[in-house]
Amino acid sequence: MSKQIHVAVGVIQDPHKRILLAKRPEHLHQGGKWEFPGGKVEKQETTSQALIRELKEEVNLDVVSTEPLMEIHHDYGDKQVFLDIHWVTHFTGEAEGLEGQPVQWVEIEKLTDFEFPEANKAILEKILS
Ligand SMILES: Nc1nc2c([nH]c(=O)n2[C@H]2C[C@H](O)[C@@H](COP(=O)(O)OP(=O)(O)OP(=O)(O)O)O2)c(=O)[nH]1
Ligand SMILES: [Mg+2]
Repeated sequence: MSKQIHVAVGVIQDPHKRILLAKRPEHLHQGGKWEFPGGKVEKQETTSQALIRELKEEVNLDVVSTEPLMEIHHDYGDKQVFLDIHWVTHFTGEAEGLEGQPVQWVEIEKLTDFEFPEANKAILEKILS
């Protein structure tokens, strides 16, 4: 039995209420789909530390404050993930895809135009509700 991957995920909202999406590189698990930036929580790290580190590494944003949004357990068959999802309500900096990935600020009503990993359905429902 393989163990769950603990992932810190940020739903980052700008002052215009738009949400930041990043495109996962094709060669990765769930590649080519759009995601909320984030990544694996490393040993000895809290979720909040991981979120701060990942958002700096991936999209060059400095997190100022966050609020818990939801937790999702999902089994992709090849991988089991535990998504620990937080609203990022305050941040500084300009978003850029530091790993060469496309990033886009998207209005909430337009989120349904994007293809997300299966586990994200529940996140979308929550944001749209
Ligand atoms: N960041 C993020 N990951 C998601 C989302 N939805 C979803 O199913 N995942 C899954 C895909 C991956 O299996 C896992 C994230 O792992 P990852 O490979 O991106 O982790 P990472 O950024 O730390 O990258 P690395 O260690 O491989 O360099 O979570 C989402 O909205 N955002
Ligand atoms: Mg990542």
